[in-house]
Amino acid sequence: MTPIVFDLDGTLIDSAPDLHAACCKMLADEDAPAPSLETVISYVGNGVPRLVELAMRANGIPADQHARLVKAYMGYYNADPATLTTIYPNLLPLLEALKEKGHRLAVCTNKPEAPAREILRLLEIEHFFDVVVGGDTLPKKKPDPAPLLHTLKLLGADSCLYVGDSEVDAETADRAGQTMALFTKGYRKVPVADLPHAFAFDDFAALGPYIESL
Ligand SMILES: O=C(O)COP(=O)(O)O
Ligand SMILES: [Mg+2]
Repeated sequence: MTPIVFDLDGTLIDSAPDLHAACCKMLADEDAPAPSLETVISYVGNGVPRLVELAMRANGIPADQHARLVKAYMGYYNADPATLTTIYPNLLPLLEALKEKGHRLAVCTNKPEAPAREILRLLEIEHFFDVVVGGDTLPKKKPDPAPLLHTLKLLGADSCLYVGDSEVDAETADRAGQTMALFTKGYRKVPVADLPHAFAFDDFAALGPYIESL
């Protein structure tokens, strides 16, 4: 049974409203204006340090403040990581069906591991996943292939289907030599056709039949 590894933000969960809220609180403390939700979505994908860096740059905040603002952002996000966050439609029945069929499931995200695990717990889906690898689990983040290869190692598997929403995920799967399924309703910044993928879908109801066909 092929293990199925999922990205988190923009794939399993629509987390942007909580990421946006934490970013607005961090910027308000610096007397900077609140960015739009779309702007914050454009900062998502390469982990927290990059999100904070992009928000600082957009507001002319000096780069030497980065470590302090990463701490401030994480303080706000970790204090309230899932209030505005939702699971994508038709995902729950898919996770249940995959488990039932004997697939092992995992999460490989650039979100730090602690809030990733906490969000899975708060949304009551943590029991589906045998392994959770976050953006700070290893020294390297996606699109380096190391986190996905580490996830496979922890699963005791050689290969998987990686399900993600972004250019970061498609590059990660490609560099790790794994099959990519691209969820097109997440936080992708480039056209679907520009990304290496074996399958693209806009509704989790369509992913089950594809997995069956593997
Ligand atoms: O933390 C991010 O920037 C993105 O997280 P993801 O890897 O779950 O999409
Ligand atoms: Mg994502």
